[in-house]
Amino acid sequence: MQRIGYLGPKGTFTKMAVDALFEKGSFISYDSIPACLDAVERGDIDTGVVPLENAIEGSVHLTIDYLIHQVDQAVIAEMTVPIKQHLLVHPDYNGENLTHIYSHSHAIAQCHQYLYKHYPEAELEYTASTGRAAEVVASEGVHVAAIGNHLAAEENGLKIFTPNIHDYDNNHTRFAVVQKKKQPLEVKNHPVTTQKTTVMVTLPKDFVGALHQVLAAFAWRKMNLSKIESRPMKTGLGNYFFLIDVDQPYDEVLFPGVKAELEALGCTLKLLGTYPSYNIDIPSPVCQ
Ligand SMILES: O=C(O)C(=O)Cc1ccccc1
Repeated sequence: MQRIGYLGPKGTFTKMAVDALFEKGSFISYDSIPACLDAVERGDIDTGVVPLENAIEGSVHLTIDYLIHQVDQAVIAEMTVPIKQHLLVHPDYNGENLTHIYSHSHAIAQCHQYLYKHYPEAELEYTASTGRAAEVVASEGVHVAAIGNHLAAEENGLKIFTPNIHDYDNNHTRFAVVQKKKQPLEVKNHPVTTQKTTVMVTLPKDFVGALHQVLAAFAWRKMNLSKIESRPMKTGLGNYFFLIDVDQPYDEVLFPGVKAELEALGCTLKLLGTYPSYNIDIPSPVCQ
């Protein structure tokens, strides 16, 4: 049975995504994104699942930076799922003043306007996951709340006090499925939405039109890009690398062609994965 690790504890969005994607496996919860990726690196687990990007808040930098700088793993699948954030309270809560609201930084950011309007006095407390925030509320009592999903409420015996508090409706998150040693995935029967390839490009130095030339290598081959993001190399101010998602599977002609062209300019190109992308609808039991 494959060992599949995920950002836990129970009731996280990552766990919801794992339940929706995998047919079977032995599922192991980790308290943080680095802990999950380190477990993949050590071989304690075969597969890791971590959040990658949110439609409202953007990339999960901790995941991207850890994959680039700390571990050597390939993205072997990704899934996009809808995200509904709810305000979760202790079962004994009866309208008491809320002094602290706990959640993952992305969940808090997805509800900023709501929190500003309704709970301007509450201290916002960041936790490693929404599931962890729900655990804190279960143990701390009626003066605190968490932002999380219906599963976190169920798993921790909390009440949904206000459903759907995210500021924008079309809220989705992409999750990355990563492995160190490639093994087949046993996924449910979801249609593959698209095949993608992610590459990391570093530039030799800042020269006129450098990024234009990088993009041109993909453009004239008619390779569609669905995302480009720059992140610090962590070697000095102004040193950045680019992460580029290409909307097609790796092949032995176009990608080596791009690599050779970019290397001639002094760039380096590293393949981070070529993988199926699943769009999974998880119906919410909580009314809009
Ligand atoms: O904290 C969680 O539940 C996660 O899985 C990370 C996350 C946080 C907010 C939106 C989507 C995923």
